[in-house]
Amino acid sequence: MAGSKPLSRFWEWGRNIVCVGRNYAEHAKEMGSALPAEPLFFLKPSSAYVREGSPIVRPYYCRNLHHEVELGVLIGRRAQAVPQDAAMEHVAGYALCLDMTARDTQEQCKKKGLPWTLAKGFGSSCPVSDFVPKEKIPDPHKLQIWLKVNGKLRQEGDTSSMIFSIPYLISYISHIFTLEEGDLILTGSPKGVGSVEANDEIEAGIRDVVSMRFKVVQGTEPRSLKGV
Ligand SMILES: O=C(O)/C=C/C(=O)CC(=O)C(=O)O
Ligand SMILES: [Mg+2]
Repeated sequence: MAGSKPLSRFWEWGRNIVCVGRNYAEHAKEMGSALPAEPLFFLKPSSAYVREGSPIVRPYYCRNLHHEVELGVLIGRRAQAVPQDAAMEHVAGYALCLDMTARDTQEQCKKKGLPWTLAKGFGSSCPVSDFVPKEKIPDPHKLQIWLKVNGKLRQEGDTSSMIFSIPYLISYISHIFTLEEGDLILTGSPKGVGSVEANDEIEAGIRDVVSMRFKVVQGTEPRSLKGV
Protein backbone atom coordinates (compact mmCIF):
# COMPACT_ATOMS: atom_id res chain seq x y z
CA MET A 1 0.00 0.00 0.00
CA ALA A 2 1.30 3.46 -0.89
CA GLY A 3 2.66 5.31 2.11
CA SER A 4 3.92 2.21 3.92
CA LYS A 5 6.97 1.82 1.67
CA PRO A 6 9.99 4.11 1.38
CA LEU A 7 10.06 6.42 -1.65
CA SER A 8 13.46 4.94 -2.54
CA ARG A 9 11.44 1.88 -3.69
CA PHE A 10 8.93 3.95 -5.65
CA TRP A 11 8.33 1.16 -8.20
CA GLU A 12 6.52 -0.78 -5.44
CA TRP A 13 4.07 2.02 -4.73
CA GLY A 14 1.73 1.32 -7.66
CA ARG A 15 1.48 5.02 -8.49
CA ASN A 16 1.04 6.76 -11.84
CA ILE A 17 3.73 6.74 -14.50
CA VAL A 18 3.22 9.93 -16.52
CA CYS A 19 5.24 10.10 -19.75
CA VAL A 20 5.95 13.27 -21.69
CA GLY A 21 6.43 12.94 -25.45
CA ARG A 22 8.22 15.02 -28.09
CA ASN A 23 10.03 17.07 -25.42
CA TYR A 24 13.31 17.15 -27.38
CA ALA A 25 13.19 18.87 -30.78
CA GLU A 26 15.63 16.44 -32.43
CA HIS A 27 13.62 13.42 -31.34
CA ALA A 28 10.36 14.95 -32.63
CA LYS A 29 12.23 15.60 -35.91
CA GLU A 30 13.54 12.02 -36.22
CA MET A 31 9.95 10.80 -35.73
CA GLY A 32 8.67 13.20 -38.41
CA SER A 33 6.47 14.87 -35.79
CA ALA A 34 5.73 18.54 -35.25
CA LEU A 35 6.98 20.28 -32.11
CA PRO A 36 4.24 20.41 -29.47
CA ALA A 37 2.84 23.80 -28.50
CA GLU A 38 1.96 22.36 -25.08
CA PRO A 39 3.24 19.17 -23.39
CA LEU A 40 1.99 15.92 -24.88
CA PHE A 41 1.63 13.20 -22.30
CA PHE A 42 0.36 9.69 -21.79
CA LEU A 43 0.28 7.12 -18.97
CA LYS A 44 1.81 3.71 -18.37
CA PRO A 45 0.35 1.28 -15.78
CA SER A 46 2.51 0.83 -12.68
CA SER A 47 2.90 -2.84 -13.62
CA ALA A 48 5.12 -1.59 -16.48
CA TYR A 49 7.98 -1.14 -13.99
CA VAL A 50 10.93 -3.48 -14.30
CA ARG A 51 14.11 -3.48 -12.24
CA GLU A 52 17.64 -4.66 -12.98
CA GLY A 53 17.84 -8.43 -12.77
CA SER A 54 14.54 -8.93 -14.62
CA PRO A 55 14.28 -8.74 -18.42
CA ILE A 56 12.49 -6.39 -20.78
CA VAL A 57 9.93 -8.61 -22.49
CA ARG A 58 9.25 -7.75 -26.11
CA PRO A 59 5.46 -8.05 -26.62
CA TYR A 60 4.44 -10.88 -28.93
CA TYR A 61 2.58 -8.43 -31.22
CA CYS A 62 5.60 -6.14 -31.70
CA ARG A 63 7.93 -6.37 -34.68
CA ASN A 64 9.94 -3.22 -33.87
CA LEU A 65 10.73 -2.62 -30.19
CA HIS A 66 12.45 0.74 -29.60
CA HIS A 67 14.48 2.07 -26.67
CA GLU A 68 13.95 5.64 -25.42
CA VAL A 69 16.18 6.81 -22.56
CA GLU A 70 14.59 9.44 -20.31
CA LEU A 71 15.10 11.28 -17.06
CA GLY A 72 12.44 10.34 -14.51
CA VAL A 73 11.27 12.82 -11.88
CA LEU A 74 9.80 11.34 -8.71
CA ILE A 75 7.08 13.28 -6.93
CA GLY A 76 7.59 13.40 -3.16
CA ARG A 77 4.69 15.62 -2.15
CA ARG A 78 1.13 15.89 -3.51
CA ALA A 79 0.97 18.52 -6.26
CA GLN A 80 -2.40 20.04 -7.17
CA ALA A 81 -2.46 23.08 -9.45
CA VAL A 82 1.00 24.19 -8.34
CA PRO A 83 2.65 27.27 -9.87
CA GLN A 84 5.95 26.78 -11.68
CA ASP A 85 7.97 28.59 -9.06
CA ALA A 86 6.83 26.14 -6.34
CA ALA A 87 6.93 22.99 -8.48
CA MET A 88 10.41 21.76 -7.49
CA GLU A 89 9.32 21.63 -3.82
CA HIS A 90 7.22 18.62 -4.84
CA VAL A 91 10.18 16.63 -6.23
CA ALA A 92 11.73 13.86 -4.09
CA GLY A 93 14.38 12.82 -6.57
CA TYR A 94 15.17 11.25 -9.91
CA ALA A 95 15.71 7.94 -11.71
CA LEU A 96 16.92 6.94 -15.12
CA CYS A 97 14.07 5.37 -17.08
CA LEU A 98 13.42 3.69 -20.40
CA ASP A 99 10.20 4.34 -22.26
CA MET A 100 10.19 1.05 -24.21
CA THR A 101 7.99 1.47 -27.26
CA ALA A 102 6.43 -0.97 -29.72
CA ARG A 103 7.11 1.44 -32.58
CA ASP A 104 5.23 -0.50 -35.28
CA THR A 105 2.18 -0.68 -32.99
CA GLN A 106 2.50 3.05 -32.25
CA GLU A 107 2.56 3.79 -36.00
CA GLN A 108 -0.67 1.80 -36.42
CA CYS A 109 -2.26 3.60 -33.45
CA LYS A 110 -1.24 6.99 -34.88
CA LYS A 111 -2.74 6.15 -38.30
CA LYS A 112 -6.01 5.02 -36.71
CA GLY A 113 -6.15 7.88 -34.21
CA LEU A 114 -6.06 5.37 -31.33
CA PRO A 115 -4.38 5.82 -27.93
CA TRP A 116 -0.80 4.59 -27.51
CA THR A 117 -1.44 2.17 -24.63
CA LEU A 118 -0.64 -1.02 -26.63
CA ALA A 119 2.57 0.58 -27.87
CA LYS A 120 3.79 2.13 -24.63
CA GLY A 121 2.01 0.45 -21.70
CA PHE A 122 2.87 -3.26 -21.96
CA GLY A 123 4.42 -5.13 -18.99
CA SER A 124 8.15 -4.26 -18.56
CA SER A 125 7.86 -1.14 -20.77
CA CYS A 126 9.29 1.02 -17.95
CA PRO A 127 12.72 -0.16 -16.78
CA VAL A 128 14.02 2.08 -13.97
CA SER A 129 17.31 2.64 -12.17
CA ASP A 130 17.87 3.07 -8.46
CA PHE A 131 16.29 6.15 -6.93
CA VAL A 132 18.58 9.21 -6.82
CA PRO A 133 17.65 11.69 -4.05
CA LYS A 134 17.13 15.30 -5.13
CA GLU A 135 20.12 16.47 -3.04
CA LYS A 136 22.49 14.51 -5.31
CA ILE A 137 21.38 16.44 -8.42
CA PRO A 138 21.75 20.20 -7.95
CA ASP A 139 20.43 20.99 -11.46
CA PRO A 140 18.31 18.35 -13.27
CA HIS A 141 18.53 20.44 -16.46
CA LYS A 142 22.29 19.85 -16.65
CA LEU A 143 22.50 16.07 -16.97
CA GLN A 144 23.89 13.88 -19.71
CA ILE A 145 21.81 10.77 -20.29
CA TRP A 146 23.06 7.97 -22.53
CA LEU A 147 22.14 4.51 -23.77
CA LYS A 148 24.16 1.70 -25.37
CA VAL A 149 22.94 -1.48 -27.05
CA ASN A 150 25.44 -4.38 -26.92
CA GLY A 151 28.16 -1.89 -26.00
CA LYS A 152 27.45 0.55 -28.88
CA LEU A 153 26.37 4.09 -28.06
CA ARG A 154 22.87 4.81 -29.47
CA GLN A 155 21.58 7.77 -27.46
CA GLU A 156 23.35 10.67 -25.82
CA GLY A 157 21.35 13.72 -24.77
CA ASP A 158 21.51 16.66 -22.45
CA THR A 159 18.51 17.49 -20.29
CA SER A 160 19.16 21.19 -21.00
CA SER A 161 17.60 20.49 -24.44
CA MET A 162 14.13 19.75 -23.06
CA ILE A 163 11.47 21.94 -24.69
CA PHE A 164 9.38 22.10 -21.51
CA SER A 165 11.32 22.33 -18.22
CA ILE A 166 10.63 20.13 -15.21
CA PRO A 167 8.85 22.91 -13.22
CA TYR A 168 6.71 23.68 -16.27
CA LEU A 169 5.79 20.01 -16.70
CA ILE A 170 4.89 19.54 -13.01
CA SER A 171 2.84 22.72 -13.00
CA TYR A 172 1.10 21.88 -16.30
CA ILE A 173 0.25 18.29 -15.34
CA SER A 174 -0.83 19.25 -11.81
CA HIS A 175 -3.43 21.60 -13.29
CA ILE A 176 -4.95 18.65 -15.18
CA PHE A 177 -4.77 16.00 -12.46
CA THR A 178 -3.26 15.83 -8.98
CA LEU A 179 0.22 14.35 -8.85
CA GLU A 180 0.58 12.09 -5.82
CA GLU A 181 3.60 11.13 -3.75
CA GLY A 182 5.24 8.22 -5.58
CA ASP A 183 4.16 9.29 -9.07
CA LEU A 184 6.93 9.31 -11.67
CA ILE A 185 7.20 11.67 -14.64
CA LEU A 186 9.24 10.51 -17.64
CA THR A 187 10.44 13.71 -19.25
CA GLY A 188 10.84 12.57 -22.87
CA SER A 189 13.55 11.05 -25.00
CA PRO A 190 16.45 12.71 -26.80
CA LYS A 191 17.22 11.62 -30.37
CA GLY A 192 18.74 8.28 -31.34
CA VAL A 193 15.85 5.93 -30.53
CA GLY A 194 16.20 2.58 -32.28
CA SER A 195 15.38 -1.11 -32.42
CA VAL A 196 16.35 -3.84 -30.02
CA GLU A 197 16.06 -7.59 -30.57
CA ALA A 198 15.74 -10.56 -28.23
CA ASN A 199 19.05 -11.25 -26.41
CA ASP A 200 20.29 -7.67 -26.83
CA GLU A 201 21.71 -5.98 -23.76
CA ILE A 202 20.77 -2.37 -23.01
CA GLU A 203 22.99 -0.31 -20.73
CA ALA A 204 22.01 3.26 -19.86
CA GLY A 205 22.96 5.94 -17.41
CA ILE A 206 22.99 9.47 -16.14
CA ARG A 207 26.66 10.43 -16.46
CA ASP A 208 28.46 10.34 -13.07
CA VAL A 209 25.21 9.57 -11.24
CA VAL A 210 23.67 6.14 -11.96
CA SER A 211 23.62 3.36 -14.57
CA MET A 212 21.66 0.19 -15.23
CA ARG A 213 21.62 -2.89 -17.52
CA PHE A 214 18.74 -4.90 -18.95
CA LYS A 215 18.45 -7.93 -21.22
CA VAL A 216 15.70 -8.12 -23.86
CA VAL A 217 13.74 -11.37 -24.22
CA GLN A 218 10.98 -12.37 -26.63
CA GLY A 219 7.45 -12.62 -25.24
CA THR A 220 5.31 -15.55 -26.29
CA GLU A 221 2.00 -15.26 -28.07
CA PRO A 222 -0.89 -16.46 -25.92
CA ARG A 223 -2.43 -19.66 -27.33
CA SER A 224 -5.85 -18.11 -27.22
CA LEU A 225 -7.43 -14.93 -25.95
CA LYS A 226 -10.89 -16.50 -26.24
CA GLY A 227 -12.83 -16.34 -23.04
CA VAL A 228 -10.94 -13.30 -21.78
O1 LIG B 1 6.16 11.47 -32.51
C1 LIG B 1 6.11 10.26 -32.51
O2 LIG B 1 5.79 9.58 -33.46
C2 LIG B 1 6.47 9.49 -31.29
C3 LIG B 1 6.70 10.11 -30.16
C4 LIG B 1 6.96 9.40 -28.92
O3 LIG B 1 7.06 8.18 -28.85
C5 LIG B 1 7.00 10.28 -27.76
C6 LIG B 1 7.88 9.88 -26.66
O4 LIG B 1 7.63 8.94 -25.95
C7 LIG B 1 9.07 10.71 -26.38
O5 LIG B 1 9.31 11.70 -27.07
O6 LIG B 1 9.79 10.37 -25.46
MG1 LIG C 1 9.20 8.55 -24.53
